[in-house]
Amino acid sequence: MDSVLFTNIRPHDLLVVDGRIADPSTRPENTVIVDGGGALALPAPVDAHIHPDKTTWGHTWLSRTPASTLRELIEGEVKARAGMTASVAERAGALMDSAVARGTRAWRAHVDVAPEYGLANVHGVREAAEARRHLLDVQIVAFPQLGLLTRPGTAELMERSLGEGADVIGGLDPLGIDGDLHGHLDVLFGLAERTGAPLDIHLHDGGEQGLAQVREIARRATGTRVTISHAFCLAEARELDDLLAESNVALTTCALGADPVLPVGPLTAAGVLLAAGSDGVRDPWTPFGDGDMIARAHLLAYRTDARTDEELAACYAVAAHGGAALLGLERVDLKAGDPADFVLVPAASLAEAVVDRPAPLLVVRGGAVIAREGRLLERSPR
Ligand SMILES: Nc1ccnc(=O)[nH]1
Repeated sequence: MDSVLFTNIRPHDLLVVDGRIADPSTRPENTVIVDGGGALALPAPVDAHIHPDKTTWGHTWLSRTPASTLRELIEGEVKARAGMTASVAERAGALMDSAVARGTRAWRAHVDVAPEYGLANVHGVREAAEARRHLLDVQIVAFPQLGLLTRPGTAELMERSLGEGADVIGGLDPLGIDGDLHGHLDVLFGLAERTGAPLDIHLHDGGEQGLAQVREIARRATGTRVTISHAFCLAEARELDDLLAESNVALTTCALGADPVLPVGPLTAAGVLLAAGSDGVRDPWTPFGDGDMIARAHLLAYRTDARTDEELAACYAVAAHGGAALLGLERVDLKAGDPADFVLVPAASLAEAVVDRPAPLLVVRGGAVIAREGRLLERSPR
């Protein structure tokens, strides 16, 4: 039996037996003791929306050109990618290492699929993830960034990607990009029904046009688990909250710059499943981001004007519990039986951690210490 006691930590010591938190009164012989230096244990967070095939993380700085519309961003990216010299696996892998050292336990990665790229981006991200299976769980969404109906061949590639490293079928603004709500959703839900894969649809479209699409997605999402990512149209409009809570639809938000952010309090109170993510990190779309989900919980709190300890904690819960639920991972509450996936941070309380966004002193995955003071440890033979 593999047994480790993390002691001198708050809110209480954690005994880990064979990768799970165990009842501390049953400590096996030969338990290894790790001193946590008085730090606070938190469930490891989940990045439920990141674009690792686009990142330049760990490689040459990219200077961005002005872009004011989604189309300009998409077109600028196609050009910028052509100049990237490091491979997808190298760039995505560098970002994975950094995110893991900052405590992230799992990713849902949106990865571009298009006739121009074939499945190279999916293969690259999967290769990086395979090399880090002991560090991070990675789900890949086959994402039609350049359009679905408007880029013939994309749907076929997305279906093929499911056998080659992808797990989820993506979508993108059925009206705003493809100009055909029912045509776009027919393809996505058709793929989901045939393959059993869940859906995750980017929806930037705002206002009534956005809300009409949310209604139609919720109406169709009976047998299929669907995530709507960004859902800017729901930032201010609360009239669909009950519908969403009763549906098979979850939401992700990224709390980016000037983009609308989904309100944590009202959505959580209504019972809507909400998770958070980094979105693009240091890529042709944005110079910002770092894959740190403790810092993302801070941005979510800042953008939603959190003040009370409860409001600050709720933002961390979106990153940790919302993300775990969205990815279908076990929830970590630091109680006996839970997976031993946690971080130890130098903070007096969860609220203080969300405000201070400290680098974890230790990152623990399945009971093994995998990072210390913001740095990955060399892989230890087990
Ligand atoms: N926020 C976004 C990042 C990347 N691609 C998108 O379509 N949207």
